[in-house]
Amino acid sequence: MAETILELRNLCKSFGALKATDDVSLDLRVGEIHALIGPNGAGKSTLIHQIAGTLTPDTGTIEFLGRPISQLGVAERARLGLGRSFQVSSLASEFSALRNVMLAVQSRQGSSFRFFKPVMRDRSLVEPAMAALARVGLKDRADIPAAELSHGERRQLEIAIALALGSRAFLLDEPMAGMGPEGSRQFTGFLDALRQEAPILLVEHDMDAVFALADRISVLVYGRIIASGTVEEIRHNPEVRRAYLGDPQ
Ligand SMILES: Nc1ncnc2c1ncn2[C@@H]1O[C@H](COP(=O)(O)OP(=O)(O)OP(=O)(O)O)[C@@H](O)[C@H]1O
Repeated sequence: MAETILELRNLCKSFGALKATDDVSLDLRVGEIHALIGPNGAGKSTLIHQIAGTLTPDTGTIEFLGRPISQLGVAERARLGLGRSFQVSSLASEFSALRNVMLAVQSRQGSSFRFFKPVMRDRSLVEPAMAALARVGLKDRADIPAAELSHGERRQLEIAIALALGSRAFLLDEPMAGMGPEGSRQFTGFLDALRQEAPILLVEHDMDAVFALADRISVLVYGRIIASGTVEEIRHNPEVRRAYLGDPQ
């Protein structure tokens, strides 16, 4: 079985009387896309926030790369390699795609004293930044300002930045939101390849994308995982069909 990179065990989180996360256990393995689906208000975002560190679970444990991370802050988790979701865009829109990634490489190298060297000719920044752009398929778009990239390309650029910062796994909360059908189709192809770079825990309402991409799916309803399995297992699970996929019976 593939190596587990992220593991949640018996996670619980309540808001007053509401159990938004109710004894959730799941894992993410190297090379896979694990999709988290469920109706509105099921607790998907609440779960992602607890993994990213913006919410603290009441009980339960989260391990990343074999290390307990529940007590760590957002920045520390990111430093360990937990890639952020798209809640806040970190792009400098007037800078080129390349320059955006170079800023990330520079911050990772921790070197800000470069007064004597024109930044855009600094090979120690340009080469790793170009490599990260190539990993997300944006090598040919390196000179385009971030503001002129398509919605999907900006997300690819954010992922290139995360890879340049050392991300080992991605938490993606509705990455297709706001994309048209063509954009979603292209981005689906992109995510399909991205799983080889780093595994993805994917929250997504676009069921075509989820069924096309997921190695495993977990279904959350009222904070609980009611089923977990392959696409075929989830498609044919009667409880899932009743609770989420709109089976009339
Ligand atoms: N900070 C909060 N305080 C109180 N209740 C909250 C808070 N955040 C979320 N909730 C509640 O927790 C439940 C789960 O919300 P959450 O946003 O995690 O669901 P979701 O599955 O991501 O929904 P959607 O698919 O609509 O994004 C909802 O009933 C929501 O109203």
